[in-house]
Amino acid sequence: MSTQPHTTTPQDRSDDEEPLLSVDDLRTRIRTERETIHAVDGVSFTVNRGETVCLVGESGSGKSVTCESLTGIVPQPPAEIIGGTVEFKGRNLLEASESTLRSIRGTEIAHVFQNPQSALDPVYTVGDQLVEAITIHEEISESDARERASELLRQVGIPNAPTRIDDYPHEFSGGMQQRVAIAIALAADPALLIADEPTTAVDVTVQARLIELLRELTDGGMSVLLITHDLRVAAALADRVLVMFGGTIVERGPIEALYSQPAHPYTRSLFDSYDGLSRRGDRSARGDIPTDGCRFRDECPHAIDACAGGDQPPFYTVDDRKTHGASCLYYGPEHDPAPILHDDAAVNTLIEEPTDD
Ligand SMILES: Nc1ncnc2c1ncn2[C@@H]1O[C@H](COP(=O)(O)OP(=O)(O)OP(=O)(O)O)[C@@H](O)[C@H]1O
Ligand code: NI
Repeated sequence: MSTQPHTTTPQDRSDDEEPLLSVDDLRTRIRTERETIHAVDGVSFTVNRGETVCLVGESGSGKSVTCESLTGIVPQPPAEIIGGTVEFKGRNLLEASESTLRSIRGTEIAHVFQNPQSALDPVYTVGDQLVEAITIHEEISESDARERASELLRQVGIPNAPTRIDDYPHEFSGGMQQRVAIAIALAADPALLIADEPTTAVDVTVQARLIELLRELTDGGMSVLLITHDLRVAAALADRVLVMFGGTIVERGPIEALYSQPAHPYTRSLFDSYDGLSRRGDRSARGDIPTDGCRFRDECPHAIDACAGGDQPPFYTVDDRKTHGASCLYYGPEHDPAPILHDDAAVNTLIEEPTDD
């Protein structure tokens, strides 16, 4: 591949590795009585083995619908996946049957949600639920499965795991319920964990512990696709970051590059408005987002006529770093990004000092 400046970067991965997940031009629309929402409008990205990729962006940008489209859990209707490919271990999930998808969801791709209750059945003990999740993919005796269930609970940091295994979900606190939900997700030893705001519904101390847990898990070699509002959570966990706006990815790159030099004007505004809390941007307070060209142009202080119309701008390399790309004409051959980059944004402080490792 060319490493010339100003060339597009059609693939955001190194050339020597086959990605675990490869999403190309994914499009999901949502029909409501009033309108058709272009929730995911041409999204492409990859997740490599052992890698943690974070999807960031304001509320309503399409993060959840993107992730829920991958394994078909997005409710259809009102949603409809109208195009693209989702290649996982060499097969296109968008063409897979519902029963195939169901078995992939139980074993190879696990989901964790903001609200752990959605993953827990109130009428069964957590041990029963873990044993069920374990035996889905493994021929294993009941007693061995219970042994492994207790080991999983210990692994996610539940104290007194061997006794707590017989408790019901409501006997755990919210943070502990999320740990149990993560344990269930891990039970089948999935290749990919998709976690949608897993640390949002809990208080700050619990959040820090869950981040620690997720970090341990990602260090263990599992691939993770993590949705978060919180730029600090992304900084703590991500190898690579995808920034979403208006159903499109507007910038992507390794965490260090993207955080030290956010390139797309939307990314810069996202970082500028970050207030240290995982606050939700209020999209509904603003106008409609365009559905062609650069979706951010109406709010962009640097927008030019060429930003309107057609497909979203191609990904151009930022600073000749092949893996850091911005979908913004200013990074193309005919423009100079200097005015954007000179807009000051206090962003470096978001990278956390490494604590223990
Ligand atoms: N079931 C639904 N019915 C109608 N519109 C929906 C539905 N689900 C999602 N949408 C719309 O699709 C768009 C993308 O939503 P999505 O949930 O993916 O955003 P998000 O980036 O995950 O936001 P948040 O950070 O608030 O979770 C939004 O405009 C949202 O209102
Ligand atoms: Ni969401």
